[in-house]
Amino acid sequence: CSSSNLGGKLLPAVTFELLKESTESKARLGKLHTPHGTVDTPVFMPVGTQATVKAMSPRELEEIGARIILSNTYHLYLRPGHTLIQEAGGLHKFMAWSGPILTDSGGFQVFSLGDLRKITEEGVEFRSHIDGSKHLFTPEKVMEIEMALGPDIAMVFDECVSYPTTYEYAKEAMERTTRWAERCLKAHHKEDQALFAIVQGSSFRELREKSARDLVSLDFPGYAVGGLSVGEPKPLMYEVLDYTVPLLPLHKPRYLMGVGSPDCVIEGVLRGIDMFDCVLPTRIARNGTVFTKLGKLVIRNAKYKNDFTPLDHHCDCYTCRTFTRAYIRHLFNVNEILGLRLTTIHNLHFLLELMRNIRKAIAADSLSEFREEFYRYYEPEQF
Ligand SMILES: CNc1nc2cc(C(=O)NN)ccc2[nH]1
Ligand SMILES: [Zn+2]
Repeated sequence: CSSSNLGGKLLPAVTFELLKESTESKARLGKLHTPHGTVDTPVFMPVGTQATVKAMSPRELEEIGARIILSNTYHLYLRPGHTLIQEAGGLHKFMAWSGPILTDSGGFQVFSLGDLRKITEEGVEFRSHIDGSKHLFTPEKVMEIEMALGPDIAMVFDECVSYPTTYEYAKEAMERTTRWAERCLKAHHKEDQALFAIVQGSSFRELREKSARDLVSLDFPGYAVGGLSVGEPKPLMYEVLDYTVPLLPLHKPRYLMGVGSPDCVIEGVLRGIDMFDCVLPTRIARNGTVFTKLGKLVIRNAKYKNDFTPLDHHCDCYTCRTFTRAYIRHLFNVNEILGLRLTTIHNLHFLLELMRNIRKAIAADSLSEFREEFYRYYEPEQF
């Protein structure tokens, strides 16, 4: 069941248990308790935009150790509609995922629509990227949608500004986002669902600090850092985290939205982040690009034509235990569906295994050694 009812006082739906703080960084080990199970943190959340993690069945996701997955409010509102999913008994039943689910609020999507949207104090008027039909997302409307979808964690409706932006616009957008967060809090009334806030403010320190302080004073059960990984150089993203994360409550989960490349995950954990999501591992897998211990590998490359070794010689996932580079390259060459399924399994396993190893390193107070070892082999990209 959800939040248990002790003598009328409802316990929160989602609680965070801080288990251990690293002695050498802001990294920490925790447990995120939700109505659909407990998640060890730091955690990577596979993205299932349209109520499916593309190319993966729920059983396969469980087999590789995925615990909590993401879905998108914007996409599910447009198709098949939040009322249909509510009729199905909610997102867990509809997609047959019994573990925890987090839905983002569409803040990122509707702002990525560019000229197809108009922002006012009330909310965002946008045209569907599918059929051009007009829609209005307000904080109240988005809360109605997320309560109907029924994830364990719902994100507030915010504005994710693009990079770079002016100080004036970032200030205007951040202050509106805080007003929208208050409206979300007022409109949200689903006891077995936690509402997380999202810190914005682009790359301006005083705006980020104001956003964090105002949202912390509203006492949300969890806090995301949004508006990053939107084209800014990685060092700038790390700098924003350096001064933003310390303002967030120690005993609540911190979620860095849209980040999931191996190096960014390690740097985020070192700066006190507990939760990550990113479409990158699954998206590049469908394009035939896989993560390996030595960096990225593009399987379509002719040099793998006669290579009868596994994708990643250090990986023990189903794909690497069972198939060769030559075979997977062949599948991509002839556009066989199994190809992108196998690379997706590998990339998700790679990220989930990285998180397992990060958690082990935090427990052993050896995360900085782990980081050194990782970078000795792995060649990170600039963006
Ligand atoms: C891939 N980069 C990336 N940045 C994101 C930012 C947000 C955000 O601020 N939502 N409110 C969400 C998803 C993101 N994905
Ligand atoms: Zn593998």
